[in-house]
Amino acid sequence: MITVGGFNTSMDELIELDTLALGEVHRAKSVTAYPGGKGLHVATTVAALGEPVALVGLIDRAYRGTFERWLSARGVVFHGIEVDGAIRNCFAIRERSGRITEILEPGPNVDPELAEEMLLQVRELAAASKVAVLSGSLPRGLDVQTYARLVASLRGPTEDRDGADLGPWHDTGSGVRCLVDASDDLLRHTLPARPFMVKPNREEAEKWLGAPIENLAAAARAAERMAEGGTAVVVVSLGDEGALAYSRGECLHASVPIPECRNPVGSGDALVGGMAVGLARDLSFDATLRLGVACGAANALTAETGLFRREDVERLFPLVTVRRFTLTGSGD
Ligand SMILES: O=P(O)(O)OC[C@@]1(O)O[C@H](CO)[C@@H](O)[C@@H]1O
Repeated sequence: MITVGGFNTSMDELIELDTLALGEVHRAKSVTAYPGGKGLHVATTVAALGEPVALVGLIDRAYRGTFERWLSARGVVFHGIEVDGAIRNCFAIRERSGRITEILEPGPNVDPELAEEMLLQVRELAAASKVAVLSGSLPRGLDVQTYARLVASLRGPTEDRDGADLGPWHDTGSGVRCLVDASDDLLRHTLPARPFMVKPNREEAEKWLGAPIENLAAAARAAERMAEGGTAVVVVSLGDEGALAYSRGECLHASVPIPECRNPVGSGDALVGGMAVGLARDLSFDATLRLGVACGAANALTAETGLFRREDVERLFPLVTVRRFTLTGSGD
């Protein structure tokens, strides 16, 4: 099983407009709402690929039924921790040109008992899982060390041997491998806990680095630096340029062309979900990245946020180009 901590669930709204102009009044052409949040997308990706998955996240009274039906129809076991008040909305505004602007609410206030209940639930489920994913921002009330503490408590002895040989890509040790998708301070505070994998996107990696990432060589160097603290795998997602993955001295770049990018929101989550499945199935580094990139690309093919067709993943998987990338910048 794969456990996903996707605490800051959201009701995502996709708003279609002709053109967005700052300071103007806009009338939407259409508005579509979907259960969302990074962790929720990771969980639906994992389920779509046929692996058992449990999602732990906030829910409110108004949306509990909607989320439970949506997730159970997609094969996700949802452990919704009920918060007083409302979960957040996240807005993606799509213009006729295809440009997307996102506005993300911070999420509700969670009191310490509820936060503890959520973390306990993740620990219990993760204890029976090979892989745990912690994904997205935290609702208010969960402090910035939350992921670091969870990672430290879930990590097994193999990866605890400081600086020792961490073994090959598929060496699981006895602990749960944690994949983290976080940004800004949350990413910064989680890295010292040495999660198995982190997946920043280009902008998040740039912020962490404090410098622009203008090409693949720069992405590779950023990934290598991010791994220096002991994270086994760093994947930098690069939008339509695919993803760059670094693991223990080895660097791969994977990409796949798609005919039309309809909605890229959630593609990073699909990439993480695909890679979590690759890890749970003990696939090679190459095949795991290939699966992640195929899922991310399949997500961009559909208009809905965070949804893809499994047949698209199956069609794209063999079309993904994976090439070894040296840190001096040349591929082979
Ligand atoms: O605030 P976070 O958790 O970083 O991101 C939230 C979010 O942008 O992530 C998903 C797309 O990746 C959307 O469902 C959601 O709106």
